[in-house]
Amino acid sequence: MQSVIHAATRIVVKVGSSLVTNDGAGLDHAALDRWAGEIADLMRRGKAVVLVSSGAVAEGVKRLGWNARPTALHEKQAAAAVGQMGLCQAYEQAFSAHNLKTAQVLLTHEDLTHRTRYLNARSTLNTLLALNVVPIINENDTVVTSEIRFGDNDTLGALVTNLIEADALVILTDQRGLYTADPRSNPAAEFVHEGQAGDPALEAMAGGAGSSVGTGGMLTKILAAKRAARSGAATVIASGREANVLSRLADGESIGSQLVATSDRMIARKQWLADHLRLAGALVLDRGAVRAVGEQHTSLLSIGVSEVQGDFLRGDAVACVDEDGNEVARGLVNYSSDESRLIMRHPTRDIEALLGYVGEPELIHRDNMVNV
Ligand SMILES: Nc1ncnc2c1ncn2[C@@H]1O[C@H](COP(=O)(O)OP(=O)(O)O)[C@@H](O)[C@H]1O
Ligand SMILES: N[C@@H](CCC(=O)OP(=O)(O)O)C(=O)O
Repeated sequence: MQSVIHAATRIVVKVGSSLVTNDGAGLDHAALDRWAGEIADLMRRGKAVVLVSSGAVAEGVKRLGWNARPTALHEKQAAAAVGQMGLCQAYEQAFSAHNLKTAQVLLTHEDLTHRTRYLNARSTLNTLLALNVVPIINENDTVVTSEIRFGDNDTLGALVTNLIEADALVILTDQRGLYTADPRSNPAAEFVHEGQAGDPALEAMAGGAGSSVGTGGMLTKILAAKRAARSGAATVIASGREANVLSRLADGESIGSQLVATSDRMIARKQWLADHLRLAGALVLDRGAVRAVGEQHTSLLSIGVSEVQGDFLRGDAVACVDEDGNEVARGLVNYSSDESRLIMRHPTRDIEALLGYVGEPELIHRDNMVNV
């Protein structure tokens, strides 16, 4: 079995508290340096990578000289605020050794459920990736209440995977991957190499909460795989202590537990697009384009667009409507509304002369489009 990471071009890597802080002993700089080197390697191979890192609370606890992770929310928030400083500095330093810039992105649940904030988070992350900057994401612990906490970063990793439509989520933890039972308490537990995300049998294996340093345990990782699969992404759960784990996964080596999406990736991705993306504008299609997109399921080219409605950015979701306003399809547009207005009614070969550059040849690629 070849690792899905080999073919993946957009990857979310999540590292848990126990790894980042060496089981609560303080930031594990050597580990951070290793992951930075491996992520730089993935980027050299043309893969875009977002890092979701836990460890703020654990590092804050260490810096404040407390001897245990607090239970009161306000104390966790204070610890996270202290620890996040160290986390950021450490990543900035680790990536600068590879001439890479990092960006701190702190998200809350509301940021990913509120439409405008969701689109803002999405375009900020897409812009950072286009700039070759490594986004380092954590929960914005300072402002969340207990009811709206992600609480564990496995869930946050999955939501970010959906948000940027990554192909894969890699969850690095302190175990080799998923076992049939918690290997800490059950030495007979067997390793699970492959499974289907969303399979209820996996949830039964995952048992209860995790370590005293991390929060989620294996269950949140299994549920994260299920959530990531909704936008068609596969999840790999592997040990962050395994040498060259990310580079070897990118080579195709089968390491850790690979949980694949059950439905066809393209169908899952299209379904997710249809459910989750609110529309930022519309493209009016001429009759030929309505036929091509609606019946032959082709990509939408600029020549078939007769009008552009609304203001949108590259990557936003827009409706494709016929001249009577009936929606034929929706999808993620490759050009902004201003650019689309300039290139509409023109063939693809004119794009470069009209805009001064050419991004993608199609206005909406068929993989990013769903018929309605
Ligand atoms: N079936 C299982 N397979 C592997 N680990 C499991 C399983 N069930 C529970 N666990 C526990 O989950 C822990 C990892 O979760 P956690 O401590 O929250 O890590 P992280 O900080 O990486 O998110 C493991 O150390 C292990 O004890
Ligand atoms: N936002 C928190 C992460 C919560 C947490 O512990 O997550 P995890 O270790 O992934 O189970 C922090 O940075 O400490």
